[in-house]
Amino acid sequence: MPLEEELFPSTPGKIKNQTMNRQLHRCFSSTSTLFLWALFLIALTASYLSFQSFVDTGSKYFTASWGGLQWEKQVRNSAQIRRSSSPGMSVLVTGAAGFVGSHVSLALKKRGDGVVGIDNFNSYYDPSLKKARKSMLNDHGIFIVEGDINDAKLLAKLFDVVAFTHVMHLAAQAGVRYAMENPGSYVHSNIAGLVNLLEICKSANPQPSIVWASSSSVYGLNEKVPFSESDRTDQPASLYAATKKAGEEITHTYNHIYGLSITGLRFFTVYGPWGRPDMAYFSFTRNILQGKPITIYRGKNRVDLARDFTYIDDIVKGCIGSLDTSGRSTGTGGKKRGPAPYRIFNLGNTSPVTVPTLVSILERHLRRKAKKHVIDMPGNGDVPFTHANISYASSEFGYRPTTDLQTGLKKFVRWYLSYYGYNGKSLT
Ligand SMILES: O=C(O)[C@H]1O[C@H](OP(=O)(O)OP(=O)(O)OC[C@H]2O[C@@H](n3ccc(=O)[nH]c3=O)[C@H](O)[C@@H]2O)[C@H](O)[C@@H](O)[C@@H]1O
Repeated sequence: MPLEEELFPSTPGKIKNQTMNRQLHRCFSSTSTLFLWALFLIALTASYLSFQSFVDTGSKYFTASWGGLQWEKQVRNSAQIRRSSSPGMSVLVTGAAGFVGSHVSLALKKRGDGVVGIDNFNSYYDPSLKKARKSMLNDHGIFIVEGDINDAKLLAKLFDVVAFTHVMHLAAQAGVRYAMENPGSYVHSNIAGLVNLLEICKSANPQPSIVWASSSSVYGLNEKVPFSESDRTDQPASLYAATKKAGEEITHTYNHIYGLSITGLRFFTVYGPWGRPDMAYFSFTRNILQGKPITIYRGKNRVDLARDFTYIDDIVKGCIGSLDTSGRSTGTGGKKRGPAPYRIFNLGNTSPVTVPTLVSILERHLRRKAKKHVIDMPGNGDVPFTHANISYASSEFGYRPTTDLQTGLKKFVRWYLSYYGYNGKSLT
């Protein structure tokens, strides 16, 4: 028999037992085989070690405890619709202990919709702020499950317990510049977590309608102003933006194949009470109060950077308007039965403000001068400006932002001082 035929038989199982015995004997007797065995042992040890590290990583994400009759009862109670005027919805809010998630959850609950939250309480920023948001939501009858959107068993269990009509997907790794420090966290939450959630939603019966947070950062290096939904979004400036853009493409495929109703919201630099400590307006406030310097980035040719800062209450109205008009998913048993809505909206303020102006507004509200350190914008994923065209959201659900930066920051500062006090020492 030719060697090639012996080693790579065209039909599996073609080698007779006798031939194999002869080969094995030859194998064990040669010195080169000893070397191969050594290699095999090393590979075995390496795979064991990497399996251990996988288990460690996995348990880091999925340590939360859930399940049991009492837990199911809490989930069901929280999801209960208490609205008499209209059918109402029961919404699974991911990232419910986050900035936007906590505000949207509260607004839904207040008008009688059922809300169940899920959040992994990671330490990207001070988890005690997330816990405080959670206890505020608990006081309003909203139950937040501690868990990760990558945990398929947990998500499947939640859909077993409640037939959610909608998912408000706000769990994500946020922050533009942090993507250079920890790229894996963006892949974990914004790509893998999103796909995991969509897999569960597509198989749920009935399928929920999904509204989720994309980002103004998808416009990247786009120079046409104001930014419209139809403008190009294929030039992201950061990995964060790239994962949000990928999310838009991924959700499109789930809409196309499985009939999931999908609405993506491009948020423009959202700010306000209970906000994110990693964002500029928040960290500037902390530093100004503590007498520490703040770094202000400046664009090319000494042009000030500008953002279409959008107040949280306006964003909440946009989220709820999107949920109310989302239309139904059409699939059952994981199969599409007809076309379902696929929409993308800008949710901005339509009125960009420069970063130095943001600082001077804060100085006025805080009655303190900032120690400004102005530097050229490092190549860290930032874009020079953002500016939303909101006519699509206006025509679809009457989105109209009503809070200017001056007013919104006043409300933020009032909250900040009541939460942290003047020196803000509890904030790390
Ligand atoms: O609109 C969005 O899509 C994004 O808005 C924000 O991102 P960003 O606009 O960069 O918000 P900040 O981090 O608060 O920065 C605001 C401005 O302040 C500038 N900045 C930031 C930090 C700093 O120390 N100094 C400084 O001048 C930035 O360059 C930027 O121009 C959020 O952090 C993102 O999660 C969100 O997706």
